[in-house]
Amino acid sequence: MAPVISSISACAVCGIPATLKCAGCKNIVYCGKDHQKIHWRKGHKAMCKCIELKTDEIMGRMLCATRDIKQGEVIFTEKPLVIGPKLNCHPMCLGCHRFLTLKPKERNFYKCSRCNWPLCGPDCEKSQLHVPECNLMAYRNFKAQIDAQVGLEPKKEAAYCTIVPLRCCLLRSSDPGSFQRLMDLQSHLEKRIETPLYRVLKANLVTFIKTILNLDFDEETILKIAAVLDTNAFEIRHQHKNIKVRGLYPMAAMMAHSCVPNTAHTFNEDFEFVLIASVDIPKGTPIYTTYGQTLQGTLQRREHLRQNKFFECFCERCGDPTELSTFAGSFICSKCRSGKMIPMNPFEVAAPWKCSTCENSIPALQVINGNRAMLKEISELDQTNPKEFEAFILKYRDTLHGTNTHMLQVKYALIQLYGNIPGFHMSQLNDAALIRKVDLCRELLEVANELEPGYSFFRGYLLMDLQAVLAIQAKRDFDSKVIDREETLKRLTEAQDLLKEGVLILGLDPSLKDFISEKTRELNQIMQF
Ligand SMILES: C[S@@+](CC[C@H](N)C(=O)[O-])C[C@H]1O[C@@H](n2cnc3c(N)ncnc32)[C@H](O)[C@@H]1O
Repeated sequence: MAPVISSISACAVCGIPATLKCAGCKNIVYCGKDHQKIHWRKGHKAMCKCIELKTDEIMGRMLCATRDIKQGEVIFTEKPLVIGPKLNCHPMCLGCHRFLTLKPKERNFYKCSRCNWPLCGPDCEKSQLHVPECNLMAYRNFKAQIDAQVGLEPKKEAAYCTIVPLRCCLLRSSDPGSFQRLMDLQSHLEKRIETPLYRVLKANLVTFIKTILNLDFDEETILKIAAVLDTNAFEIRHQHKNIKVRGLYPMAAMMAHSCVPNTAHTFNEDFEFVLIASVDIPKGTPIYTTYGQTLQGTLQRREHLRQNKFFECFCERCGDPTELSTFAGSFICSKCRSGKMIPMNPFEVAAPWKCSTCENSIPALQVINGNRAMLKEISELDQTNPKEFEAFILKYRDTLHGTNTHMLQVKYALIQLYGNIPGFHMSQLNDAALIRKVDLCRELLEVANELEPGYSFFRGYLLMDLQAVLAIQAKRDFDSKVIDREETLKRLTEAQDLLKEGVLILGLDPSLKDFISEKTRELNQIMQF
């Protein structure tokens, strides 16, 4: 079906360019009130809002479908309450949020003439995102001290941790309603307050807001704001603009977590949150996003959720020792060499692990330590050298099966390296490397089909990678007379089908328009063999 997002700038009735948004779902636009009324009577009334807020005993507030939602439908779009730098980030412009780099011959970043924070240039001094905080900092004579290091890679600056909480504090007077919505969000402050991070925030963030800027906020409110952000904020990436920030979206923040989500989300050019149904969602079903990383095994995902979001996940994947038949958290039994080790109780960290085939069993600590060692080894691999990743796979092929989490992470890294880095661009890959990339994409797609099914961006990118390499392989085999015209056409048709599905998924993210056009153009060119 056609993704609804494509209709965002055209009247839903007559198709002419339009800007009047439906106030209910904010997904449809009209050229005027008349067409809005017609559309409402024609059925939009039943389609408009498809979610409602409910409260669950375990998950707390959550969103649920009020009607059947179709795969690919935009569930809602939402403006951010606040956006800005992540806790500890590389120097970025506080006006447009692009990361900053020195141009040739420059010795330092452009600095705001009033508060001295690094910016892109004079235009960003006037950005509405920066002006309120700049006014306050200038009034209090605060000058930021962030400098570029000539000839060195930029380093992360902890001072950025103050900006988003400050923007939240400023909402109290500029937009009290939004400030209240923010303060009503879940924070887990009572647990966060005991952590080392919050001891640091107590020292630097609270001092900055209360003492340096002299704002009338007590320590608990400032730390609660930080905790609300840590519990609810989303990471926003606009790779094409070199932007990575965090943003708070009160409605999106209501989504519960599942390790097998039924939605995917993206952010448009205005940093609006766009939520898409990645699969059909039946009426009454909770709307799930994922707070974790799909390729991690259950032990790691549950640990992440416990440490960062303070809950135990009881989703279908977490409860299944085989992780929906992917065996992502398992490894090969060292006794029988054919079975896979699975947890006897995946909800219990300390529960022993046993072989799926023989009687072998081992303590949980052995698994935890083994995972730790693997993660350390992977983090030490040269991120630009596929040979090191291939060597890892070879080294552990008798211990880790193909869909073990560490193998999956390494294979995913290889997919991104082959075809994309100097020395390994598509045209430089030999036939064996092309075959390798095809196999890796197919393997990862099989896993993605189970763990992030449907219209997930994970699947979308894999489909795009696979079609590109299949097309190049077919063209090369045709040129060297390994296959005839008919076989070439057959293979290119497969690539075309994969591209079509990839475009359908990635097309839901407007910022990927150029990427999609480029991939489509490349395949069309090869199709003219
Ligand atoms: C972003 S908030 C979601 C909204 C939250 N339920 C509320 O009432 O404000 C994240 C928090 O919701 C709860 N939560 C979300 N998904 C959950 C799940 N699958 N199981 C248990 N708690 C969950 C946890 O407390 C988590 O830290």
